[in-house]
Amino acid sequence: MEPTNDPKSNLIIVSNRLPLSIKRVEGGFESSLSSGGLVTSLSGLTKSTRFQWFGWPGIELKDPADREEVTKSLEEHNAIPIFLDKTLSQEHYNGFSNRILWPILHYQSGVSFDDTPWQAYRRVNELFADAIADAAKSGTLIWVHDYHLMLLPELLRNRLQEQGKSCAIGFSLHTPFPAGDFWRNLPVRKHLIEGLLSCDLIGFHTDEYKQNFIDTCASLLGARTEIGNQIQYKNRLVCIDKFIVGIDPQKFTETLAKPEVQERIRKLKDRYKGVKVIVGVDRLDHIKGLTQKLKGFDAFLDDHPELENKVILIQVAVPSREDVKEYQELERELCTLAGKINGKHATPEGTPLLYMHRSVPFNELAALYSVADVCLLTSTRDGMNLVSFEYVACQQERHGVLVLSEFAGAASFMSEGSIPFHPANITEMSEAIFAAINLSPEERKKKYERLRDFINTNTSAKWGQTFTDKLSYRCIIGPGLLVSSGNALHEGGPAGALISFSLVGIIVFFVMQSLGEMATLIPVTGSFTEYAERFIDDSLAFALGWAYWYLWVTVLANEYNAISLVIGYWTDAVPQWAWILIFWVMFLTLSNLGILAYGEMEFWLSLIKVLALIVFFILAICISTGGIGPRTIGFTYWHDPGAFADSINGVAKTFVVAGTLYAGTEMVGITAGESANPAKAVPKAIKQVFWRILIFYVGTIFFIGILIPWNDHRLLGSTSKTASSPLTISLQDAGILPAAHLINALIVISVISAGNSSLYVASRTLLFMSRNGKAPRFIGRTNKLGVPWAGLIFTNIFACIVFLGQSSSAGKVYSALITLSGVATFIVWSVIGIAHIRFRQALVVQGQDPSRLPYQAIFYPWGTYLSLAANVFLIFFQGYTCFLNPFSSTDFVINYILLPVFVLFVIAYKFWNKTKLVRLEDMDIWTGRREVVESEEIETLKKTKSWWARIYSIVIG
Ligand SMILES: O=P(O)(O)OC[C@H]1O[C@H](O[C@H]2O[C@H](CO)[C@@H](O)[C@H](O)[C@H]2O)[C@H](O)[C@@H](O)[C@@H]1O
Ligand SMILES: O=c1ccn([C@@H]2O[C@H](COP(=O)(O)OP(=O)(O)O)[C@@H](O)[C@H]2O)c(=O)[nH]1
Repeated sequence: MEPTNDPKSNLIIVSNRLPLSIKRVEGGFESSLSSGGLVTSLSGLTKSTRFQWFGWPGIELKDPADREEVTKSLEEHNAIPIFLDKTLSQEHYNGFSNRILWPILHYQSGVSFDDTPWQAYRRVNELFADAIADAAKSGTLIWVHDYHLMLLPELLRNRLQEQGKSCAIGFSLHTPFPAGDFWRNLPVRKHLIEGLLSCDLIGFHTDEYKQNFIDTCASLLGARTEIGNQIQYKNRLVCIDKFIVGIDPQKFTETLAKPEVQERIRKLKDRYKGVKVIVGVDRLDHIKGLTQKLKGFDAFLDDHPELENKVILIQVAVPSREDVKEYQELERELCTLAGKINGKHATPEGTPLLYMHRSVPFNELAALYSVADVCLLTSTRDGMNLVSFEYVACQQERHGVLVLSEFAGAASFMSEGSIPFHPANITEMSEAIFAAINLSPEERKKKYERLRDFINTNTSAKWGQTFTDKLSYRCIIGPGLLVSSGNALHEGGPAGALISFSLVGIIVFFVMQSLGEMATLIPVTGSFTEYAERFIDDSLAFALGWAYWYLWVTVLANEYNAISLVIGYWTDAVPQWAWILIFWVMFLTLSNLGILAYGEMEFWLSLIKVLALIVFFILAICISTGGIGPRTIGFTYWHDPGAFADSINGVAKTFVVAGTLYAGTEMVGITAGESANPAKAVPKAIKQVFWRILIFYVGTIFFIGILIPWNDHRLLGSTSKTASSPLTISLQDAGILPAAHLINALIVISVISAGNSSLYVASRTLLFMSRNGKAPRFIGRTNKLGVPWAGLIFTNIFACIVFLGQSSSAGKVYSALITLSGVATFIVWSVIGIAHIRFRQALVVQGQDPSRLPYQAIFYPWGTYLSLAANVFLIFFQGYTCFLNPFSSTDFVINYILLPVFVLFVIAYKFWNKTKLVRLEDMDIWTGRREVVESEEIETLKKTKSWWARIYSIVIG
């Protein structure tokens, strides 16, 4: 399959068994659908996603001609067979996977380990790795399924690295993952876990399994697990999450509507008139608790003789793993038990138990689900159990009751809509069956509706989409341009990212023009919220100030998080939380030293950053022209894989990344306004910002777009932040070996600088607010040097939300708190535009001549109107991904909540303080105007500067 513009069309699914099992028949081969939940869940995915499916065809074929024939017939289904010889596949599938690993994953004791099957397991994983590494291309997403292939991610990663390919590897476990103590029973436990930790993303069915796995990694390997949903092991950062697997409910609705199925339903209804039908559908497996089910049903019949001939249990036991001794024994046991129950409870009218040891066709299964009043599932352990979903999908009319063991993974989500019970407690099971049969129609409807909503929301398509989305975009908390630019390149492609960074650069440029014009005439010390107060409405200034402060608190928290991760690249001797604490104290101390220390530090940090980027640009030119590295690259990647990653959509997505990265640029206008001669300093600062945007932001995007193809998976965080920085990737590809260390150092410097600035800006915003009665007075306290120490402490305390991210349970709250601020930048920029427009209108109304302003915004009014419109658009657009199919209400709230909160702040303040929109004729455009310093002074200053100071001032400001 050729890579297309959709990165996910480059998806490979790997499972031990293919969806079609092949059998030899006279004159050729016959294929039949494999049974089990894994096939069901992945088949549901075929509707929404295109992929290639690699797996074992279930048959030994030695003759190349046979292999070719089978390969061809599977090709139509996008399935690619991996042929294994019989002994090897038996030892792998039955010997290790099903006799040793499966029981341990399901808390079954008495497992005896044997080295021969283990070696076969390793060998099969190696053969899979060989085949898939050969088939994969750089940028392919590889999604591995289930316990048969736990070593595959590591083996695959090694092979891919040797072949110079970079792919994202994800893994989904379909079984439970047991508590650490149980997992210890397996002598090769460490190998299997290490095998998985080469993944980028690992998915589990429930939070319990996920947490068990995380705990095991910590206790068994000493992996770092302090960050919510992430495991750091040997310089790899692996995402761990819960993904609810589901079914395709529509398939059942459509099947039930078929005339032949309706006819079958009618017949079954007739046959069981006046009889309550209980259905059970399970693979014949110990974990399904079939022995317990039959015993429980027996007890129920004993307990309720009045229900004689009025209840029937139809149990489908689908043959499974029939070559395994334990499964054969179970089959015999169940047969005997079924015979005994019927022997005991049968009457001349019939038998209460219908035990079918075979699989049933899909239409028959749907009809059976549909006529059943109760579905009884008794798993002693079960990864999820999709039969419970399927039963609900067929109960639109009857509102039948689900009696579900509390040990099925599905019970974590369905217990309220079902009747839960403990499968080992026969009395409890009997009571649960009785309760289900006697449930009132209202109760049945209520429970059914709950379950129906759940299965319709959590479909197999959604499961697949969520997993592959996350695998594509995994774990980005960008320390600014150095890492997030990679995300932009991946989303938009080199031309797409360049377009959006240039356009947002233009927006920022006009925002700066607006601020610059106002700041030159009326410089404000502290915060531009003063313009909102004087030119628009006091209440808007109040809301704006707090939104702006919150934006910087989240930036600061993110910097703490980033720095602790980036430093962890060199050493893991210190836990992540301790690094956060160290930098927390360091930032607070430094910021309390005052503006001079802040300025001095920023000077050096910025200088290093700038020099490093300039060196990068020079290296990029050398690499691209073939002077350094293996070959001449030129604009190859603009042609293959292409200039755009996802046409206009990709470009649109990168606007948000660009907006977030440019946030804070507006502060330059303010600082320039504070200078001795704003009339000179502001225009100069604006010019510098223009160059800075062009050189650093647009330049970086341009060069990384030349050096790395947009579909290079490493851009999405393959091992660590440092490894996923486009700078690291391009330098490493060129053979510059210490690149990762250099870039790591650069990221550390950038993060320190960004954290330092966030604290500075947030505390100054608070100072202004407190002096204007918009924040409590104590927050505005300053020391002798004028340092707003109270605001600094207050801000830094709020930045402690970063510690939430250290716990897996609070990790979601942390990322939500951070995402909330995404909209703040665009709100702030919009308000600056409105203030500017009103300021100009007031000048005219009050008889002032705008042409006599000390600095006039270029292209006014069009530039300001354009940037205002763009910012308003971005306010609504920044969270648009939550509307993509399927709609995510949580993401919607997180992305947009700040908007109503902002409006609420405005309304509340307005109501409380009875503020009014400032009338143009009353607008205060006079207070605080500053006299212009004679220009010779500046000229003299310029002349005395050294050459490097001049370059520095041009580039950095
Ligand atoms: O392939 P088999 O050996 O015949 O076994 C069939 C499948 O059984 C297991 O299914 C699990 O996956 C389901 C979907 O996620 C889940 O609902 C169920 O609880 C699990 O038992 C096994 O994990 C699959 O690999 C097998 O294909
Ligand atoms: O004769 C049958 C009866 C059922 N199933 C399907 O097998 C799956 C069982 O999945 P579940 O998650 O309940 O358990 P698993 O067998 O995977 O452990 C369901 O989708 C059933 O529709 C099947 O393939 N053949």
